[in-house]
Amino acid sequence: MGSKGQILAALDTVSIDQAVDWAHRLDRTVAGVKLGLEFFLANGPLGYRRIAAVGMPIFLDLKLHDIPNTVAGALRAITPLSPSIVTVHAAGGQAMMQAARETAEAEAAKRGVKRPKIIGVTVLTSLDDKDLVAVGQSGSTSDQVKRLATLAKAAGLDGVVCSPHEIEALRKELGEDFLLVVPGVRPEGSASGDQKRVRTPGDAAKAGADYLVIGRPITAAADPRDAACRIATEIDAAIGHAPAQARR
Ligand SMILES: O=C(O)c1cc(=O)[nH]c(=O)n1[C@@H]1O[C@H](COP(=O)(O)O)[C@@H](O)[C@H]1O
Repeated sequence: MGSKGQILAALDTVSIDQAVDWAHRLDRTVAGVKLGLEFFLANGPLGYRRIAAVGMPIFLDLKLHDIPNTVAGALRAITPLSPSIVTVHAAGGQAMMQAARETAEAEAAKRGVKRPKIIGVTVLTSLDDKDLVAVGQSGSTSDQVKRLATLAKAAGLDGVVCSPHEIEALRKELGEDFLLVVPGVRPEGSASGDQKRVRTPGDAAKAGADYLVIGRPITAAADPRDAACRIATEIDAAIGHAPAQARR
């Protein structure tokens, strides 16, 4: 996967047929697809392989959050699937994140597959400052995102998931090579739903996101491919790139 501001389409469904259909429609329009808890819990590695057969990079978003030994075991289980990106919760702590990174490295070498990039989920984009207070955390979402992202970098992770609101600050603080994967992206006029910290695709790309994770604005559209193309055009206009299709 490559240049900044590209789309990872979240295929949030329990249906393998639906996910395969979306993946075929979106092939060559997006940088990759994301399979998350809904799809993976329903369909497991078998379902994963059906989507992988379409040939696009896969972001396996399981948001692992457990003791280091258990997370290491989970990484041993999923690294052979060869996902491009895997998520762990940064709030699981430095030892857990280190265990994830080291296990992925060791397992990938043992299996002769490419190591997945391990990224830390900071503060979910469905949460705002008030929600953090309610779960006993003082300080703002932006402070907490910065704290967790700094910890993720110290643990050797490849990057983090953050909202579009924190991109500029994290870029400045953590550098150009630290991956910023950004959900909470809504084209002008589309419903936010449960997302609270949102910006448009153009604004998120311009701010310096590496990847934009976009689900419902694409998958709930009458024509998902057309919706993804429109978003790609908006991103390209914002960052001054050639259209995504022309880059492939
Ligand atoms: O890790 C993620 O991908 C993630 C983190 C986060 O803080 N917020 C968030 O929305 N996501 C995922 O990004 C996708 C966003 O989907 P839509 O809200 O439909 O665009 C979902 O699959 C979420 O699971």
